[in-house]
Amino acid sequence: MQGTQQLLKVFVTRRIPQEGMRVLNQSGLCKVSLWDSDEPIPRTDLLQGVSGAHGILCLLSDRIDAEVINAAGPNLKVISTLSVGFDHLAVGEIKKRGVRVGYTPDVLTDATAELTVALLLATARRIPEGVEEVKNGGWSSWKPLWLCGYGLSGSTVGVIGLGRIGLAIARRLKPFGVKRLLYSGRTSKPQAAEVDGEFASLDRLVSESDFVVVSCSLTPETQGLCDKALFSKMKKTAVFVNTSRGAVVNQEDLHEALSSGRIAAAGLDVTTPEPLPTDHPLLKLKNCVILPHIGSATYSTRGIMAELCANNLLAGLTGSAMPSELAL
Ligand SMILES: O=CC(=O)O
Repeated sequence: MQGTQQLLKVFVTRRIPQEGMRVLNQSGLCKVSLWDSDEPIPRTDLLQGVSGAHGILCLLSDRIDAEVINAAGPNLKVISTLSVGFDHLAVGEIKKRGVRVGYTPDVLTDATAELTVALLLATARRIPEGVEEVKNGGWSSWKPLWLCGYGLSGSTVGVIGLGRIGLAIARRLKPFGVKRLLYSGRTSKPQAAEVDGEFASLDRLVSESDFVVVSCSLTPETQGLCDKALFSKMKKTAVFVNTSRGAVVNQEDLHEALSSGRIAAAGLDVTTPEPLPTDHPLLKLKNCVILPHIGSATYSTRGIMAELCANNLLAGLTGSAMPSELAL
């Protein structure tokens, strides 16, 4: 049994599922300090909390930059994020200091793909609008021309970024009768064969697709990728869906495209900023369905993510192989 002195200091920036806390507490390796709240830690508390930490377990809403790494100091060995996305981490700075990074790919792929399909269908078939009409008395009768939307059968779907999640989305959409599946990205992918995916330029993808689904990671190349120029090439009947990161989309341009009827509708699980202010213009549009970044939010997925995240952290503390280490 190690004495308290030798225990390594771990800082956890938010309440996480108990599966993760159990792994940390039962390891006998670390002394865990927790920001014991469901709400984000204020920056000053974060900087204070990480001081002297050997490991930091963080979320996608925590910006981990040079300031945080400096505040942690020379003990810091590992940062483990409870997310597959890592655009909130200053990887250059982290690498320079020889700190290792763990993340949670694969385990959230199915949940996120499922949510994307739900959002696509909700947006295309105007489900939130329909629910609202039932509640507010707008449902006067069965009407042939009322609340019509767009169906997947016979359609062309374009997936921007056919990575793990993009492929899982494509796999789920195909059985709805999708006729053509286009995808864009840096390179063509052999695994696209499984969904009869056709590699296409971004321009071709957006001009030929009935549904445009964004599933790429946020990088300097993809920041603001979906802008006025891109929306102007889409079909007027196109349904746009984004479950990756809000900053891939220029929201002003999206608002313009939606309010002018340039495209039919959009479903977003991610926005800039998050949360989106409740008076944001996008929230006034009936043809825009916005969710609060819940792609991976199933009980079991979040539990498995927390466990993986904790195991990544422990491996980083002990200098052993991580279950999921980010190559820096
Ligand atoms: O957006 C969710 C994640 O990156 O895990």
